[in-house]
Amino acid sequence: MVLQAIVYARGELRILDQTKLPHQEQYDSLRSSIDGWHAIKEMRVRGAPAIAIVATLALAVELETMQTSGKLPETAEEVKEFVHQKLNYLVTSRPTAVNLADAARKLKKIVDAAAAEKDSTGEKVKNSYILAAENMLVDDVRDNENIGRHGAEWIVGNCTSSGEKVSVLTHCNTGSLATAGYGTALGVIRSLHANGSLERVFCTETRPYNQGSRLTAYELVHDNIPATLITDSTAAALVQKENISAIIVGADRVAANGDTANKIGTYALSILARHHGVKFLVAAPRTTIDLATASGEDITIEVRPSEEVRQFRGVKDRGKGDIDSQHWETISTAPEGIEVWNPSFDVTPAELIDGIVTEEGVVEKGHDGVFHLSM
Ligand SMILES: CSC[C@@H](O)[C@@H](O)C(=O)COP(=O)(O)O
Repeated sequence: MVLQAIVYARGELRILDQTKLPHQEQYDSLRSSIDGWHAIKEMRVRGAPAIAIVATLALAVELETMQTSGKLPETAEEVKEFVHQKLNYLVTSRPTAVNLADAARKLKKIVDAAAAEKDSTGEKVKNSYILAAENMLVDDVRDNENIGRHGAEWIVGNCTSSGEKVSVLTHCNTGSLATAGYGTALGVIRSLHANGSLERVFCTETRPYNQGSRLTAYELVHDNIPATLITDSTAAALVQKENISAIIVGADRVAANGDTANKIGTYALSILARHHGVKFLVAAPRTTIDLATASGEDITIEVRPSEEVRQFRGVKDRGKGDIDSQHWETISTAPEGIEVWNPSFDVTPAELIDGIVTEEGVVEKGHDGVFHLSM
């Protein structure tokens, strides 16, 4: 069965609550942009593409509900203003990933055009928004499948000799849970596995939020992909001892020069890859490339609460029965008085990246040693 983290039908949106994985598979209904904002802020949904899709679809559900309950304004101008205001609000949920800001910009243009049409009405503007948001959901899965194909071909062509199977290392969660489906870096790994080219994937635990141990490991077990979980601090020893062909990660924002913001720990992995002559790939849809941001220095890095580092959350008495809220426990692992610095992302300089995999292919640096990214 395909893992579906976002379940959408016109007027209805449900998300798999990722804070409860891998122990509980609980879907939450999102009925409004406020619900969407909270789901993102609380990390019930996370991952750059999934954040954009859930936020924009939550607003689509709100608009549809307004229509059915007779609360949708009649004039095109009022609905346009409402959509702008809600999109501006949704974009404040998390600052680093660019996909939501990019989607909001595109959707504003669409509702502006719909509102400017002769005979436009509030309902027509609403419909233009909903259709465009629904298309983004469909496009993301298709783009991820293409990212997977291009990335897998590049790895087989550039990191192996005589068709041997590859082992790769990945970080954080970039799979079906982080996107509309299939995944970016994890999409490449899915594609390697589907082609019979994957020996094994190693995934990092990804402290402090454990996207690797809780979410990536869950997806890999779900799909029966040969996989081994390691702690973050095991990565260097792994690359030193095992035959790792490539390290492949996702991205929250790729600046115009190729500098890439991604989950904290990505930069360390890129240095590790360079030291050992292992290829380092970033996989992301073109919506993650932000040409308006010149370099990594201009990317805002989200700093998350200190509790995520001082505490650990899990279930006790896993047993065989169903897990409910009573099984969850938060354990303190550090003294109360300690100060914490918990940046959620870091920036990998373009210099350390060998290729950026998008739905259109793999971009490598030119002869001048720099990435030439365009839209
Ligand atoms: C396809 S997801 C790409 C990135 O968003 C992913 O690598 C990542 O860093 C996610 O961070 P998160 O804090 O879990 O939202």
